[in-house]
Amino acid sequence: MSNDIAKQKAGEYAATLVEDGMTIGIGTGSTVYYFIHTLANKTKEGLHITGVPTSAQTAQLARSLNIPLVDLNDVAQLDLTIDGADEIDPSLNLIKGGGGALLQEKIVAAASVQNIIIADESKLVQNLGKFPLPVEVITFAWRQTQKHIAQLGCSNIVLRQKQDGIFISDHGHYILDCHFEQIDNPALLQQQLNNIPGVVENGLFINMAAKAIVAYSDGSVKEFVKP
Ligand SMILES: O=C[C@H](O)[C@H](O)[C@H](O)COP(=O)(O)O
Repeated sequence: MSNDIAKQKAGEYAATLVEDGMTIGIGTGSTVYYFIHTLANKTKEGLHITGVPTSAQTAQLARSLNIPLVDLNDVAQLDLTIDGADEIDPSLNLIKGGGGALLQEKIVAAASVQNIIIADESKLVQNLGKFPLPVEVITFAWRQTQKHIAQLGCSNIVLRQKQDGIFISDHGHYILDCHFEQIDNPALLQQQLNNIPGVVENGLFINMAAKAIVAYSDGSVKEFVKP
C-alpha cells in the first residue's frame, strides 16, 4: 500500500469521529487533504459542522468544497481538531510545520478540547528530531535569531526556500528548518526556543495530541492514545 493510500485511510477514519453539530479545527497537509474531502462528502449528505482552518491552503480547499468555516475569534472553543504531523513519538509529542502552517495550527490546537493526529506509519519515531524542526521567525534580523537557536545545540539551520525565493508563512514570517537530529527534552526545547527574541513559534507540539490514528502499509489502522 502506498503512503497516499495509507494517508487516505487515516483521513477517512478520522472523519468517522466527527459528530453532528461539532465545531472542528481542520489541519493542513497531504493527509488532512483526504480528511477534508471525506468531511465534505459527509456535509453534502447532511452532517452539520463548522470548521476553523489551520492555514490559507486548508481554507481555500474547504471553501471550494462548501465546508462552512468560521473565524476562531467568533467561537469560544473547538470540539475537536484533526491534523497531520511530521513526527510522532511514543508520548504523542509531535513535530509539525513541514508545510509551514505550525503557528496557526498551534493556536487552533490550543483552542480545541481534543486534538487527534492522522498519519501514515512513516511518521512514528522513538525520538523527535530527525525531521528538521520548523521554527517560525520574524523576518527582521533573522540571522540573529538563527544564532540564538544554534546556541541551543543546532549547527545546521536552513532558511526555508520555495521555488522562486524565500518561503513566507501565512502570517508573513520566515521558517528556519533546524536539524537537531535528536531532541532529548522536547518540552524544554520548546520553552527555550520560544524565549528567543524573534521566534514566533516552533513546531514542537507537546502534550497537545490526545490520540493518533496511524494507517499501515498492510491496510490496518491503529489508534494510539496518549499514555
Ligand atoms: O505545516 C504543516 C503541517 O504541520 C502538516 O500537518 C504536517 O507537515 C504533516 O503533513 P503531511 O500530512 O502532508 O505529511
